[in-house]
Amino acid sequence: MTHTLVLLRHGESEWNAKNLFTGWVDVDLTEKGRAEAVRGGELMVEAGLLPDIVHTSLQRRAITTAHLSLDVADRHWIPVKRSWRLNERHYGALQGKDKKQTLAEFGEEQFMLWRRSFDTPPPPLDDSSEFSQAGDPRYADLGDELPRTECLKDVIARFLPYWEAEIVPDLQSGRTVLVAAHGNSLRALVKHLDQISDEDIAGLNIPTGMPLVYRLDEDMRPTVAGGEYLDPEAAAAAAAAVANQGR
Ligand SMILES: O=C(O)[C@H](O)COP(=O)(O)O
Repeated sequence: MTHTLVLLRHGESEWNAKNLFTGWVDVDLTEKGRAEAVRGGELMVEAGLLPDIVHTSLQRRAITTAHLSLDVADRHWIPVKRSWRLNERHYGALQGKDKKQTLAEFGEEQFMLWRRSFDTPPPPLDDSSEFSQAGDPRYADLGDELPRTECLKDVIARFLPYWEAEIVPDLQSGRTVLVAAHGNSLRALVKHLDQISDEDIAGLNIPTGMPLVYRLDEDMRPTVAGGEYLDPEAAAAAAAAVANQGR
């Protein structure tokens, strides 16, 4: 028996459109992003993929994407679980900064280290910043665990406990699971699923609004490495655009 997992990065956000580092800043979708979410739902219906449960981050761009895609699939009524552990990577002091300006100011090597390295986080964000989540009631339970910056290694460390405790049991119960999350939190999960090296993960980018389907075996290993995008041509073009953000 295989288990069906659908990964869906949120549709284009307002700060994706402005080319700003977003992280934990809770921005909304653009009209294009809303349309991407609807299209994602249509693709799931066309593929006969009807999620039985959905997991989202605590950020509205993922929550809204989940709702819009499920509404199209007439699955808006399924159970939902939400966790900060699915949030986008915290981008530290880069939150709110323009990607192009950051590249120009710090150069290619530093830009890529902060954006795509495995274990080099950006500088921490001060709690006094307008882009800080300190004091945000949805993270009250985190206390001192509230991140002020994260690298991908940090995201993996906080995502995998949720994957094992919440998502895997849903898959093992035979449910089709939708995970509506973010570019880097999904990169963290894909790295784990496909056993991608710390070096090779730098080259993986996940496009907005495009369902990525994994059929997993009893050991939760992909039967097809890298999963399968429901619209592979569009996904490849969009992933290349993500890679070139800032240029
Ligand atoms: O948080 C952000 O800025 C984006 O959603 C992801 O950005 P990245 O693709 O530059 O990591």
